Amino acid sequence: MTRYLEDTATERLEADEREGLYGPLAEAVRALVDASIRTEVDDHVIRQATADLERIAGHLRAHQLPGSYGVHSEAPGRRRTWGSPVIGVRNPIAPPLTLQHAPDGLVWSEFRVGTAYEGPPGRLHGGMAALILDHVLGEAVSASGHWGLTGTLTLRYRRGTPLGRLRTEARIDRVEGRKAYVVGSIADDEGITVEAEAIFILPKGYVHPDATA
Ligand SMILES: CCCCCCCCCC(=O)SCCNC(=O)CCNC(=O)[C@H](O)C(C)(C)COP(=O)(O)OP(=O)(O)OC[C@H]1O[C@@H](n2cnc3c(N)ncnc32)[C@H](O)[C@@H]1OP(=O)(O)O
Repeated sequence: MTRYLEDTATERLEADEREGLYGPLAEAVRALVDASIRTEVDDHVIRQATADLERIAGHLRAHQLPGSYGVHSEAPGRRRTWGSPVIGVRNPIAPPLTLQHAPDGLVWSEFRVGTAYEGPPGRLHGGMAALILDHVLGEAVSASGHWGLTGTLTLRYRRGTPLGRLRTEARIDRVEGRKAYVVGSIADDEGITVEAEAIFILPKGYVHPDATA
């Protein structure tokens, strides 16, 4: 269950410092994932690396959160989602994306995807494209001052998306009651590879997270 946690001022200050601590850790694990996929070293080196990694995981597990990272509310409209699989500073699974917000409501990001996200050879896994677009479209809803869960996400894979440098963007189309309609895409240097449209729905009786921040 997602947790929405209010930070104290001290925690907010610490958050900026700790981003500089956890970001490099996640980046090191990302590099490890790529190394793990592509290594061709001798068996004994792999066995030694496995033992080393189990030891390192043990160090990190010595003191842990009781559950998932959750969502920390810093201020209305500003949340720290460091566990996110798309933008999470602390999540090595995240590519990660750094989202940009244009004044007209467009949410966009230029990012890289590597071997960990391969579907067809040399190309982005379709499920990963869906993950990225689900999140970026959701951010566009949030940026418009609305909120909701993904009700329906529809993708059109126009052509294969290469691994490497990509761009994604999303914008809200319209809001009808509790339903926000949003569109977006992923593109490579040649243009759009995946188009997306989605309906985000504010669940019945649900209070916007910023209302409790
Ligand atoms: C922090 C900032 C940004 C973060 C971005 C992160 C993005 C991550 C997005 C996600 O991963 S969300 C997780 C995946 N989604 C879910 O788990 C949602 C699960 N489904 C539900 O919770 C409910 O089914 C849902 C909230 C979508 C709808 O439940 P309700 O009981 O509120 O809907 P209701 O039955 O009252 O219907 C309200 C309207 O929506 C319509 N509707 C309901 N479900 C729908 C659906 N699934 N798709 C499209 N329309 C739907 C329904 O027809 C109706 O239309 P009308 O008002 O026109 O009559």
